[in-house]
Amino acid sequence: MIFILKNPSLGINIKQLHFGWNSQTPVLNGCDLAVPEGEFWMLLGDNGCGKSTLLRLIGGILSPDQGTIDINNPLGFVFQNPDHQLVMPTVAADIAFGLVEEKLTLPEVKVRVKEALMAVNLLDLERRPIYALSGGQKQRIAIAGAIARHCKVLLLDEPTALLDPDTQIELVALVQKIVKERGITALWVTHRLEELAYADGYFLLDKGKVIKKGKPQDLFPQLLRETNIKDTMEKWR
Ligand SMILES: Nc1ncnc2c1ncn2[C@@H]1O[C@H](COP(=O)(O)OP(=O)(O)OP(=O)(O)O)[C@@H](O)[C@H]1O
Repeated sequence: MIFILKNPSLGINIKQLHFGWNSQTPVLNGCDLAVPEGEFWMLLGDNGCGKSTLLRLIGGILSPDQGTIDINNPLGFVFQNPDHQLVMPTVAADIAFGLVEEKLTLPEVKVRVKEALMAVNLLDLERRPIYALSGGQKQRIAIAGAIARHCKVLLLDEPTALLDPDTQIELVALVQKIVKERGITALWVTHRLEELAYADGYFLLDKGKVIKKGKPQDLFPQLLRETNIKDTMEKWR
């Protein structure tokens, strides 16, 4: 696997990726996917088609059997359930914990923590215990951790799956604003089609490959109103 970006206009560039949990059942089967630098794209597909696996391969959590993954570094990862990600007792400590490998001075760490909390509009929660945060606030802190590390690529695996509809839309709008302001390349896995309105583009994953990609505005307006990904995908095929 090569982690050097050969095409600087792409923030993420994946070529001919193959991966299987075992040799009989490949999850990814020659998957190509490229996200232009500074753009916010979404990854769609049926349950179990391999979206999370693909994100984990891009994030270096898994290694592919074949193929290349070129990405801008550093990268940030936001999981579906923030309780699997936030490990320290307070907000500031959790964000600072992600900076331990950066060899920053204590004043520099404090500046990074404040800067990241301002980006997610939670500066007043700096000293709050993690257990006393709402689900939406926890997801913002997970995002703040990536911002504090000045990530160039942000991978988000169904970050709104556990949120109510209002908090869901607030989060996707916030991520759109953050990635545009900071030139971050972002890939967001979702089943919720209304979130597509905030994206620059989408990929549809099926049988181990991206079978369709495009701009959300190219989709028929009725598709954006639908919530059943299966029905929608039948129409796209
Ligand atoms: N740790 C694992 N060990 C073995 N098989 C796994 C593991 N994790 C996922 N799989 C299998 O890999 C396939 C792809 O799973 P993955 O979670 O990537 O799909 P997904 O598209 O993200 O699904 P969903 O939309 O339901 O979250 C599924 O068949 C799943 O059962």
